[in-house]
Amino acid sequence: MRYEAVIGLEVHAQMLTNTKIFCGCSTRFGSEPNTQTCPVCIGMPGVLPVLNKKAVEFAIKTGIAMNCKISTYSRFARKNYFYPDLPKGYQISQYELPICQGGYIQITVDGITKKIGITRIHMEEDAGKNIHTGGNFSLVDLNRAGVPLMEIVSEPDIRSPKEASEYMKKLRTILRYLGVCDGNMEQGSLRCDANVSIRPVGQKEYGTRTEVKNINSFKFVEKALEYEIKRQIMVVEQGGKVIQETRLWDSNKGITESMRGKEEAHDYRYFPEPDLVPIIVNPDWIEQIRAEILELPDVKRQRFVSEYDIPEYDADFLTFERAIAEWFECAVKTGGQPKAVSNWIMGELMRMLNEEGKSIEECPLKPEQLAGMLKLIDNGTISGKIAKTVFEEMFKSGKDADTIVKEKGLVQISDNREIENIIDEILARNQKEVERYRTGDEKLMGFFVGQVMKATRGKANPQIVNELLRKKMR
Ligand SMILES: Nc1ncnc2c1ncn2[C@@H]1O[C@H](COP(=O)(O)OP(=O)(O)OP(=O)(O)O)[C@@H](O)[C@H]1O
Ligand SMILES: [Mg+2]
Ligand SMILES: [Mg+2]
Repeated sequence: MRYEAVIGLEVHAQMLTNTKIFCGCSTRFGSEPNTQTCPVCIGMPGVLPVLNKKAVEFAIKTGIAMNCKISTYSRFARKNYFYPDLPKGYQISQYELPICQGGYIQITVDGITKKIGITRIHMEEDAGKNIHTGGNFSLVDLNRAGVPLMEIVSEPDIRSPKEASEYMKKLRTILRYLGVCDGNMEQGSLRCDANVSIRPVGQKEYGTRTEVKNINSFKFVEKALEYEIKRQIMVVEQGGKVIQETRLWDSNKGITESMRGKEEAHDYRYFPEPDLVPIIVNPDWIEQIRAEILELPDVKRQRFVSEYDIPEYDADFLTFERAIAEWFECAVKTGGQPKAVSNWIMGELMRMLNEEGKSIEECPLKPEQLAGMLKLIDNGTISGKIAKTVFEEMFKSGKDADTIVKEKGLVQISDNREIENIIDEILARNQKEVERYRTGDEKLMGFFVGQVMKATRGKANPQIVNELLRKKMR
């Protein structure tokens, strides 16, 4: 029997507001435990929540970018459960009336583009964080309690682990373009619960789903789902039934383990939050937010292909992060040839950034500096090979290509006489190799070119070297 997987993701995204969703405490990450708390977010009795308008704006912005219908009337609900990181005993969330509904985002896998439906986007408050000491007690840090979250719930439209990770990547890219979430999965500002079931190929009805929690990287989205799909198939093939349960992904063991079954599932007893009035959104405000949204990745990608005539692959890479796309466009606007700029970004720039552990935002090299260096290649001042040295030096010193080329004497040797002299010397020293070349061992051309380059410390114009060598060894 052949099976197919059915997958739906619930993604929690921490919003990049300065303050929490229902109080004025800071949302900054990494502070001393419990220093960013107040009676509201630690759930003292009698306190009242006040909604952060910025959080609503961010949720609406996200909804628009993901093609959702924005509710002009929505409301908060209480989701009741007990856990030490939730001092109130309930989480303020949205339930039957979320702020956004019915959207989609596009993903491309193996050249095929498809839409993944977004069921809903709702706002809620984050819980605190339990820190397990390994001893016989645990600690609770409530700095995170009350940080605004969006929960973005997808339709069960995803059909493979690869599609799931592409969906996550696209979602993160959009959130980062909008500036509503930093998308840092390691620090937990973007988290994913993966729901998955299997069914025989051709069957319409969905199978029973399990929900896998504790997934904190794109790689683990794929790994956890691959494991879980295999496990479910095995259960069914052995005559068993998949049971609805929550499972935990253990990245060390590479497996999922049962956390709680349906019987232990929470009954949240949702009811409308009595301490907050319904959220009534003025349609003018929605339009104002829509107008503020800058070009989104899909549109940018298409424009890069048509406007700059670069391959889809390049456009994909360049638009994955808005800051990279902007860096690219700036280098092109200051004179760089688009495909050349793209090659240098995807190659040397990424290599240097990785090496120094820097993000594009921290890149010491300015786009116009790359454009300046490309001019020197185009007008023959430096060779493409020397350019790599110049690039590295620009990156490290912050100096312009012109200056580096002058200071280090890296100007390309394009003078025929000078190169000829060097070639003559090399040919005289390697008589045997010259003979072998003349009797048909053409591979030796590379050896001679290498010798000339070595003698000129890479500065000889490779085209002229090739021409002259061929002429002299005929
Ligand atoms: N049979 C199925 N197989 C795979 N995924 C499914 C199936 N049925 C539903 N899903 C997906 O499961 C997810 C359900 O998320 P939702 O937030 O609606 O409910 P929940 O998990 O019950 O609630 P909670 O937010 O408390 O975890 C959705 O992404 C949906 O697409
Ligand atoms: Mg959910
Ligand atoms: Mg769930």
